[in-house]
Amino acid sequence: MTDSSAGRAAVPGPAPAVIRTRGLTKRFRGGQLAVDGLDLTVPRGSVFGFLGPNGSGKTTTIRMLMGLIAPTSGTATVLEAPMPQSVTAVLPRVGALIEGPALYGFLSGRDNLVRYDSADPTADPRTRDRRVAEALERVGLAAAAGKKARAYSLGMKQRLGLAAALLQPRELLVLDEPTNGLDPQGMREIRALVREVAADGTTVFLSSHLLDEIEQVCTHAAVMSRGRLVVQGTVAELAAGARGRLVVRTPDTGQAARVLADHGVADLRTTGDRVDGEPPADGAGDPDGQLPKLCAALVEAGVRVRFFGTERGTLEDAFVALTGEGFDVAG
Ligand SMILES: Nc1ncnc2c1ncn2[C@@H]1O[C@H](COP(=O)(O)OP(=O)(O)OP(=O)(O)O)[C@@H](O)[C@H]1O
Repeated sequence: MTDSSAGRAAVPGPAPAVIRTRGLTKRFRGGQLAVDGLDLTVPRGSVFGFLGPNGSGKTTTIRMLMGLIAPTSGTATVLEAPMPQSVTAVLPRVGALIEGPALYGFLSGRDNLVRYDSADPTADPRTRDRRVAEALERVGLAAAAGKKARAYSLGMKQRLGLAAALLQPRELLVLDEPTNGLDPQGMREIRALVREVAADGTTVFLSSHLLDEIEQVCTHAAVMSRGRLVVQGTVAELAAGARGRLVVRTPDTGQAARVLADHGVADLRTTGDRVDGEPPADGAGDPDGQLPKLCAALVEAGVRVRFFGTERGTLEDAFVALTGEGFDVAG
């Protein structure tokens, strides 16, 4: 038998980062420290959620990444080129939708895209009509292309903005709060589009203050709080970091809570026939390790156990645990 791996690199290198910042900091005149020492790494091919409450520094970071404002200190590279120094080389490779699209209400959706395309010196005018038609098709606006943009709903305007960002094939798409202000249907449409764009191989970096949005569309996320990065990683890792809670359903809630407290369960809460709390980790640090013992202790004490189990932590639990802040989940 021959070794089929002979001659190949044994260890693949890490996937190159599409966005990387080191110590990125922005202090506005007047003293406001909007972004404070940010170290962000966005892997190629990810759908990266940039999450944080209003005012946590997301837009300021995006504006620095796109070369719209200069950092006070620290560095940012986008597509492996330093920003803002490489802005003219980098921006044609990036589609961006920041703070809502700039549209002319008196022009049709199609003519708005023609204007965007004409403003791009790298776009060949001979193939313009085809590019515009394809972009309209892609965001589901082909049928409404002749309507004036002022007659568009907010969701349609946002989709037109995305069409403008996608006139050219892009390596990176940057979206600042792309579903802000949209109704649930509009939000679903934008999320579906983000998934399609990502499936085509474009890295997507999107900011949001909606946790469920991040859980639904993102592979990776970073959490910001008051200008600082709290945590970053895959969405699965972040959610796993939130410890599951032990849940017991029983008519004997008082007795159950006493037994659980005696066995080290912390933060006990009782609601109706439900008692929940944080189980103690076993000697090996496994939070599930003590569960059989706890269940046995309840039964032994005569508690009528109707349900015993743990609830998986969500990204929201992780966020609250990390920052001590609540979250505007409904938007
Ligand atoms: N041009 C500016 N001059 C002074 N302070 C600013 C400026 N722009 C933003 N800030 C402040 O910097 C902080 C971060 O704002 P930023 O807009 O980056 O947050 P955000 O997370 O994007 O929030 P939002 O979702 O509300 O846009 C806020 O306290 C804001 O008031």
